[in-house]
Amino acid sequence: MIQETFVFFTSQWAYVLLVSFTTRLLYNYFQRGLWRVPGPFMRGVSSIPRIFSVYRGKSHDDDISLHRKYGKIVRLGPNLLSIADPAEINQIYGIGTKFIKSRFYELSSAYDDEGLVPDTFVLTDKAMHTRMKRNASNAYSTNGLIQMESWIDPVTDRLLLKLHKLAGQSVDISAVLKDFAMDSVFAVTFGRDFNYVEEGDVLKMYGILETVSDYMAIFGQVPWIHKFLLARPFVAKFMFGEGGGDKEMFQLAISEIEAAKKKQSEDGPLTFLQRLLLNQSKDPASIDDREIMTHAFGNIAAGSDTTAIALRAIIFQLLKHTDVYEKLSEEFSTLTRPVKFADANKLPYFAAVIQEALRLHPSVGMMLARLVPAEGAEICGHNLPGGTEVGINPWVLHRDPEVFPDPDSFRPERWLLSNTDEEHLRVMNRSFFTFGHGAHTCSGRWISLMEIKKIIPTLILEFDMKLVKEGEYGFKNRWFTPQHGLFVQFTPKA
Ligand code: HEM
Repeated sequence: MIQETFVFFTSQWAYVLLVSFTTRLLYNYFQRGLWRVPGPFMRGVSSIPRIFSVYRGKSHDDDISLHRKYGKIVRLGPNLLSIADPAEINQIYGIGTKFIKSRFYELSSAYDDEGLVPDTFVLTDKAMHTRMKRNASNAYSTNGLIQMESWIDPVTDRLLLKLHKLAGQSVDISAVLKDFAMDSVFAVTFGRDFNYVEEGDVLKMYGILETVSDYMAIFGQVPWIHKFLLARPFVAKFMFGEGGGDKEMFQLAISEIEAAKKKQSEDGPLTFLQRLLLNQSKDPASIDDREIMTHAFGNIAAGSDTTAIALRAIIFQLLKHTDVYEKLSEEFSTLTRPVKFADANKLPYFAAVIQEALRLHPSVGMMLARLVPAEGAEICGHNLPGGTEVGINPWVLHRDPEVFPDPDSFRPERWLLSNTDEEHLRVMNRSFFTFGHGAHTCSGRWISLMEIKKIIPTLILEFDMKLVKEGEYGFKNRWFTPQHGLFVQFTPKA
């Protein structure tokens, strides 16, 4: 009997394969009742259409179109649902939520000699995440910012010098801004930078960060595959060389920690690292060197590209909308050089311009994915079982016409109380997802905003800027959304 069955299956292998394959696809589609969630049929059947959409670098456009067609909840993959409803923000991301980060984030995990490095960006252990975030919170606080501000000024001076040398030419400032953001985040974190502004990518980090971002975006759609790829040390070694990508950066952070320990003092201006070392010396059990290294490394990995994208988005919109540029220049006339964050932070129109540019072009272009807790949850009227991957993509939520009427237009005024009533402004602010939401909200948001609020007025006070070759501006979405082709002509002011 067994032999007959074996002979039958081996002689009919093509049919067996077809039946198994079809059964698997049907299982994907109908699994755990998710077939009830609206979306294109093929998205429910297989992850391939989603992978293809991400690979093309236009998944945000596809997601926006799908939401316009299917509504506030859309099935993007067999177990992947995109949500675009401000009413669901609290349930998924709010403080105290039971939703945890999905396996998508595991693909950005880093490893050192002790194994997996505990990174707040990836952690699903809520108690550990809270503890790690609390122990670094004063370094990211307003008080910490005031201490760190002066570290950015020499970087700014070098940037200005460079732009003066390029005056009159048509310059693609995409790379220049990335170098500025890299030097700035190094400077506030370690109290020294590597002169990216003049020398370029001397530490050879751009390639690694870009590969990790591509890898996370594409393979994160099928995260089980990670354990066969970069999670294997020999694959990481093959891709990034002996150190596997992370090791050089960790080594750098460790040697900076050692150096900072030797000249520890409470006198300012304190760098991010010095602040954490002070925390450690006051309460040694609260934070160890490995965690300090992780925070420092996280700043460099999470804070350079993101800030550069934000700067490009703001400059592009300003140069495209000359009326806004002029209005903002007028507001800046109260500022003096070197521009102080505290002064720039008081300007309401500037805040509105930044918010509107970052609404239209968030630095993260894919959903901030979470897992529905074991007991399940009701989202947008659907009962979803535990383990379903759900998330809100800032690009999608920011294009919701109910929250942001005429969503594709750049209208900074919409963020001002003189134009929008208080209740609606509250909904808009809650739906502003560029920096995420809840416990995992961006730790470095204010570091980034400090850089932005210092450099944009500085450039406008120093130069007349003109957008050239507008058609060259574009970007590819691979988790981050880095633009290219931002050509600007700088003319020094008399
Ligand atoms: C415009 C600039 C920036 C943008 C748009 C941005 C965006 C984000 C977003 C959306 C998240 C949340 C991810 C999620 O929930 O899945 C995040 C997390 C994070 N960001 Fe940023 N970021 C920026 C700058 C920075 C800077 C300058 C730093 C550090 C100096 C930084 C450090 C972090 C860290 C450590 C996390 C993880 C927080 C956690 O999970 O608890 N970011 N960022």
